[in-house]
Amino acid sequence: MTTVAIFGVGLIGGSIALCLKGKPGITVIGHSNRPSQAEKYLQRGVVDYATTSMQEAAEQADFIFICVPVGNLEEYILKLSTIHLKPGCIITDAGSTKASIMACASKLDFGSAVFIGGHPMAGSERSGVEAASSYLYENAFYVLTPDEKTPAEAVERLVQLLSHTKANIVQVDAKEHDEIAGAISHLPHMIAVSLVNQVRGYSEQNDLYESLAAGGFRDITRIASGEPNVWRDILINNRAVLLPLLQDWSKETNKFVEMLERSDGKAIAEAFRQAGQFRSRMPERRKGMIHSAFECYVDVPDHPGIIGKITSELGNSRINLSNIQVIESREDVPGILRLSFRTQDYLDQAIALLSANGYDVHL
Ligand SMILES: NC(=O)c1ccc[n+]([C@@H]2O[C@H](COP(=O)([O-])OP(=O)(O)OC[C@H]3O[C@@H](n4cnc5c(N)ncnc54)[C@H](O)[C@@H]3O)[C@@H](O)[C@H]2O)c1
Ligand SMILES: O=C(O)C(=O)C[C@]1(C(=O)O)C=C[C@@H](O)C=C1
Repeated sequence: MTTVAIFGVGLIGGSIALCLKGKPGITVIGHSNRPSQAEKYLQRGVVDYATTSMQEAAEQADFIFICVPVGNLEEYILKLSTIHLKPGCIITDAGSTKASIMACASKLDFGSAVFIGGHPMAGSERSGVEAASSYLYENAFYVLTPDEKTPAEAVERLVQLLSHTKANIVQVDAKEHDEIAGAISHLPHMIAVSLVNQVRGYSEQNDLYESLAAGGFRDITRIASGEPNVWRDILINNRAVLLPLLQDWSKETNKFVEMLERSDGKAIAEAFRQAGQFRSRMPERRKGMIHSAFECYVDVPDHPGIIGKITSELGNSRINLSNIQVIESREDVPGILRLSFRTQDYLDQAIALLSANGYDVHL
């Protein structure tokens, strides 16, 4: 029997719990300091057992996942180093930064237990156990940051357990991870928040800003709704990486200032061309990169009941939708539906079915 203890069963910890719970030979214990939270984990069926005692959860565990905000990770591994853990227990975390937790762990003595840093490169702007999903990590990258002292056998055991997430496990140096995550995750979150706050300022004078904001604004700002304390901790922790990145960002936006001052249409078009080319090289439909789900777009004629018709057609063929969104819906203008699915297989089946039924489907 393998016992997995999860500290902090929120979006990330809850999704790990859902990937593991019910798998043969695996028992999942959820821990929260707050009794009401522990009770909620059980009620939602995310864990097999829940406890408010860190010691009780840790002592029985073969694997420990610490999934609390980055600012609390160190206090957790410090406490774990004082608990008598099972021989060979593997401790890992899910924090969005890796260098500081690896440095902290390397100074601690866990007996025969081993710490291996981890970071699933998938998430959402939502938070809490309510947002957890067993599909979150499917096809995403999942970074592990063992160092030269980490036994290969321990890494292998963690990789095996994580195979239940259906993520692609990769090993990356912790410092390199933080530099890359800074550019592809932390900087975009700061940009999204600044942009929303800039427009929020204008909208105080004129309600139309909110009303007219459409797909472009929505697509670039979704992540501005991330959990404030989680993001506070990530940005502060990775500030040494982020400060130079913000300077580079300022240089990038200044290029636009200069191109606009010169009315340099050729340079603007070239900037879009280069960006589009790089972006199209990124693997499509892989979680954690361009698409956050398996999605397609369907042009829908402006007929009453058309959405119900499409969902019924999918339902009748047992193709499960995970989300549906009307992107354009104006009188006399055909609309666009964004359909999301949990797996590539459902997406492929939906495209085949809807195309055969005469709909225009795009990826
Ligand atoms: N949100 C994402 O997209 C994402 C993606 C990958 C990794 N991560 C990392 O995963 C970790 C968890 O993030 P999340 O998105 O699941 O957040 P969340 O808010 O959904 O869950 C956080 C969990 O930690 C607990 N918690 C909150 N504050 C705490 C505190 N002060 N002490 C102890 N427990 C506390 C909460 O009760 C909850 O169970 C963070 O380290 C984050 O950097 C987040
Ligand atoms: O998809 C999202 O909403 C995310 O914010 C996920 C995301 C990111 O891509 O920036 C956020 C934080 C992580 O540590 C890893 C992934």
